[in-house]
Amino acid sequence: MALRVHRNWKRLSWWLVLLALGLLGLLHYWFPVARHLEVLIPMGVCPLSRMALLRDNFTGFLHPWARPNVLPCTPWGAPIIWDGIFDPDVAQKTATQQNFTIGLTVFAVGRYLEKYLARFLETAERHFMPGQHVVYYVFTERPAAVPHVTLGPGRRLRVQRVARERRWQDVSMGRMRTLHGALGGRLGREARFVLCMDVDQHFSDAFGPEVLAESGAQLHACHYHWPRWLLPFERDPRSAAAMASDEGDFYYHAALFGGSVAALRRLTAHCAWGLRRDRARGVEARWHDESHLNKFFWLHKPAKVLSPEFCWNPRVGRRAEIRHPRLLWAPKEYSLLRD
Ligand SMILES: CC(=O)N[C@H]1[C@@H](OP(=O)(O)OP(=O)(O)OC[C@H]2O[C@@H](n3ccc(=O)[nH]c3=O)[C@H](O)[C@@H]2O)O[C@H](CO)[C@H](O)[C@@H]1O
Ligand SMILES: [Mn+2]
Repeated sequence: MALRVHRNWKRLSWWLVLLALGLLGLLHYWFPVARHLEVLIPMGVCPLSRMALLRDNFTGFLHPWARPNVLPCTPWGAPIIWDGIFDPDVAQKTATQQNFTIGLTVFAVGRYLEKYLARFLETAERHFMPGQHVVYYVFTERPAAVPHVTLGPGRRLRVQRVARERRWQDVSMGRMRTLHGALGGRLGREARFVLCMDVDQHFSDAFGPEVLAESGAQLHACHYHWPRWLLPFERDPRSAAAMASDEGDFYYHAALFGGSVAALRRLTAHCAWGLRRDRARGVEARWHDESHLNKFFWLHKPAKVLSPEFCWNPRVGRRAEIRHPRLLWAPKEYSLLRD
């Protein structure tokens, strides 16, 4: 009798193990499938009258018809730049005629320096604004450890020391205040446009003046098909970054934003103020500086929006609408990088 109970119990536990493994397998299978189905959620439509007039400050008239399946404009009439709707040669020519310097800022604090900075700069030398005047601004607590990268003609690299914050969130958030200071100093004097980027990514294809605008925001690769109410904006009304459920246009990625010096001074001032007020109230927005950036772009609409091709997450997998990704996220290795 005891033996039979024991045998039945053994058989049952085997079934339970198999069932659990099966469920896990299904979950594993369905998660990517759900990611693929996401593309079926429409991004919205651009009215025909607006499509015909879609212009860009560097490339002139755009060709939204070349990409019939993507959203080429925002509700306020700004272009969303997708591969194929602009002519990179025209952008290049216009920028060359205007003869200005483009700033590219990047922070490499703590282990992020050894892990990412060399590849970021080396690939930028290959793909970022070729033929233009470029000044890189690297912010780090260890200027001596910045790798030596051979720069092309008309390209310079400046290193500025920053204090090392203890928490990675504070490093990330502290960027707004530091950038505000730099834009008010030498960076602001020598550059006409500035792009501000995360370091945990690398360039993979031509990244030219078509991205430049008075103010420019990047569609987040993981959220550009999601309905507004699902977007991960800050919802806690105590935070300066709070957005109501009926607010928000798109979810923008803080790994890349840019604009003129004046516009970026306003953006960084707004975000630094919000971050300071939150700290005084003892709250921290869900996605840190990115939440405040999203609030800013909700209040002050960007003049240009970049498609996810300009800052793509390869882990999302292949997508027909992502033709030539230009900047690729590095795999997240937080356990190695963050304390
Ligand atoms: C999908 C996702 O998870 N997004 C959030 C996450 O982005 P990320 O996971 O991309 O953040 P991150 O670790 O890349 O940090 C942002 C950037 O700050 C710099 N850095 C940061 C820490 C450090 O110790 N040293 C250093 O140099 C570096 O340039 C880095 O690229 O976190 C960010 C920082 O809060 C934002 O909130 C993002 O919304
Ligand atoms: Mn990052």
